[in-house]
Amino acid sequence: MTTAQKIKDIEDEMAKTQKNKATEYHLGQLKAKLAKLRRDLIAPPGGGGGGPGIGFDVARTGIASVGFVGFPSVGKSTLMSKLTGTHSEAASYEFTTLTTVPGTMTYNGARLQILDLPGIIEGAKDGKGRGRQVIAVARTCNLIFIVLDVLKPLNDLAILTNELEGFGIRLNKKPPAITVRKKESGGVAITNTVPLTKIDAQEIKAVLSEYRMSNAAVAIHQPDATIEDFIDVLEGNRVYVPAIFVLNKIDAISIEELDLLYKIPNSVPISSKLWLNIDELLEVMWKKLNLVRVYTKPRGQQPDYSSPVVLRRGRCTVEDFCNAIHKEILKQFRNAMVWGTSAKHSRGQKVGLDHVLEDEDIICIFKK
Ligand SMILES: Nc1nc2c(ncn2[C@@H]2O[C@H](COP(=O)(O)OP(=O)(O)OP(=O)(O)O)[C@@H](O)[C@H]2O)c(=O)[nH]1
Ligand SMILES: [K+]
Ligand SMILES: [Mg+2]
Repeated sequence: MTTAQKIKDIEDEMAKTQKNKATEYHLGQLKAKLAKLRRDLIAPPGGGGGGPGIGFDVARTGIASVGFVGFPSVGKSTLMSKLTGTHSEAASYEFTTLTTVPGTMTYNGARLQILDLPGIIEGAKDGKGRGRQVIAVARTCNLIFIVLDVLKPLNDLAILTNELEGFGIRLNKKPPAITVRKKESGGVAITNTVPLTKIDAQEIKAVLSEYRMSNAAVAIHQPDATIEDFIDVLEGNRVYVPAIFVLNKIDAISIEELDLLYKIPNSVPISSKLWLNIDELLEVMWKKLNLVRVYTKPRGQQPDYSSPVVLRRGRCTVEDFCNAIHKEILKQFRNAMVWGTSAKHSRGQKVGLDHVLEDEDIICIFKK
């Protein structure tokens, strides 16, 4: 039996099993089995499957990358061509785009890589079409645009989210606040700092036994944690990627219909053909990318606001800043003066290499 068939069998059994106290343990086992099978699809033991290497080979450039995922003919290539000036064939027939087409754009001084991807369909994660390759690329992006046809956004969004989830991608989510520590003995101990509303001790034990962990300390700090969150922590290969739901082709609907669409969280309605509401899309993109611009101020001069050094959140210390300019700077570094959000005082703060910078800070480096 292939992995895909085994997955299907378990999904069928889960669909047949009603959730109640008596079936919780069994359902927990099934969910854990499913996660383990999916792991093989994401990164098969022999390699060559879903991990690095299966995606399309694209040279990565820029400080961050944005991947376009969607059903065929929703307008991904039209949007990407106009944003970047790089031609990616757009046409009215499905599967016009057959490989990753990279382009670049500069926004707020940051060079971004935009990856136009082939359309995917339901079943993509299990090997339909080029779906697995597409999703493997999406896994490596800093932001995903889920491009949707405005005429049927919600159903398509549910399908696409499910496809990406099956590949270990979590959209607009934080890693679960759950820890699991293996022990030598003592069985399973569960502690929680929040009420457990969606997860149950029986389920947790069932999952742990599937993972052959009969002795473990589990600590749950996340309100509304689910068994899926728990499995995510055990699997450990999940990626947490921000996403924007781009509702394209608003030129085809009425203003009243448009008002309703604004209620979908994380969504931005646009028309890539008529170039409507692209400004809002780019503003939301910028927020989601969560980048840090740092302006350089040469000693005794005004800061240079025209070309910021752009860093990624979590890698934006003064040391990261120096490395982004030139490796040699570190050797001569004495200290730095910083103005802006990260500085303690409005008149600026003298800092060392480990100081964490904030967006739009100004920095002046002093050399030895
Ligand atoms: N009305 C309308 N049509 C659009 C819009 N954007 C794209 N289209 C049309 O939709 C069709 C598909 O556009 P593409 O850009 O090729 O779509 P795609 O998502 O890249 O398609 P695949 O590569 O096949 O997956 C083309 O005929 C476009 O002209 C839009 O904003 N409004
Ligand atoms: K198309
Ligand atoms: Mg295309």
